[in-house]
Amino acid sequence: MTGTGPDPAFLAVRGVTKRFGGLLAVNDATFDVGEGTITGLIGPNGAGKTTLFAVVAGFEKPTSGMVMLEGEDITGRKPHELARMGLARTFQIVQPFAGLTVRENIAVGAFLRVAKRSAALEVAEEVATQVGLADQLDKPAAALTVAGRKRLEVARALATRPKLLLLDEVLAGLNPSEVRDIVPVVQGIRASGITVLMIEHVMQAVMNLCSQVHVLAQGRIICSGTPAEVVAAPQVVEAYLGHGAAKRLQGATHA
Ligand SMILES: Nc1ncnc2c1ncn2[C@@H]1O[C@H](COP(=O)(O)OP(=O)(O)OP(=O)(O)O)[C@@H](O)[C@H]1O
Repeated sequence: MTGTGPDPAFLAVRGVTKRFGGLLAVNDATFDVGEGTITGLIGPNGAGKTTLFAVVAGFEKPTSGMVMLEGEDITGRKPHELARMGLARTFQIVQPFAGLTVRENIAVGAFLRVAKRSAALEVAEEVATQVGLADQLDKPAAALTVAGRKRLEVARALATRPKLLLLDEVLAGLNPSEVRDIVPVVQGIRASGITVLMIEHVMQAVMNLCSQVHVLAQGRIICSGTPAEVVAAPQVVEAYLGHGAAKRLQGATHA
C-alpha cells in the first residue's frame, strides 16, 4: 500500500484519457468505486465505456491519468498481474472454450490460485452453484443458451477469486425474464464480499442493482449519482436523446 492520503476509494480512476490516433475515446475521466458496492457505468453507444474498462483491467494503457486499487497505483499493469491482485473482468463478446465442458471452462479461471486440477474443478463446482449453472456442469460450453454463456463468463471471472469484478454488459441480448433471473446472481456476488463495477445498457437492472452510477458520454464523465439522480439529470437525458431533449421532455410532461 502506498500512502495516498486518508481513506482512498477502493477503486479510484483519476483523469484517465485514452486516445486512439486522433480519436479521444476517454477524456479525463475521474470517478470512484466504493468497496462493497455495485457501481454502474452507463452511457450511449461509443461513449468509451469498454475502453475505460480496458484501461482499468490493464488491457489498454491510458494516454494519461491514473488508476488506483485500494490506494495502490495500478496504472499500466498487465492483466495477469491485476488478476493476481484480485481484479477480474468479463468480456462483452463471450468466447468460451467450446469443446470443453462448463466445469472445465470455469476451472481455467481457478488455476490462477490453485495448482491441482482436482482443486480447480472443486472451485468450478462452487462457482457454478453461485451463478446458477450447477446442473449444467457436464455440458459442453457450446451447448449453453445465450443466458447460460453469460453466466459462464461471470463464473470464469469469479473462479479467479476477485475482490473487484468488472462486468461488461452481461445482460445484453437477454430477454426480460432472463435479466430478472440474473439480477439476484449479481446481488449474491456483492453479498459474498466482491465489489462490482458494471457496464450496462439495461436500465431496469441498473436501477435495481446499482447504488451509484457514473455516466460517460463522448469520453467524459458527465454525471455521477444514484440511479434515480442520473436518469433525472438534464445532461444525461441530452446525451441519450440529443440536444434540447430535456426541455422538450419537460414540455411534454407539462402539456
Ligand atoms: N482499439 C481501438 N482503436 C481505435 N478506436 C477504438 C478502439 N477501441 C475503441 N475505439 C473507439 O473508441 C470509441 C469508444 O468506444 P468504446 O467501445 O469504448 O465505447 P462503448 O461506450 O463501450 O460503446 P458500446 O456501448 O457501443 O459498447 C469509439 O469511437 C470506438 O470506435
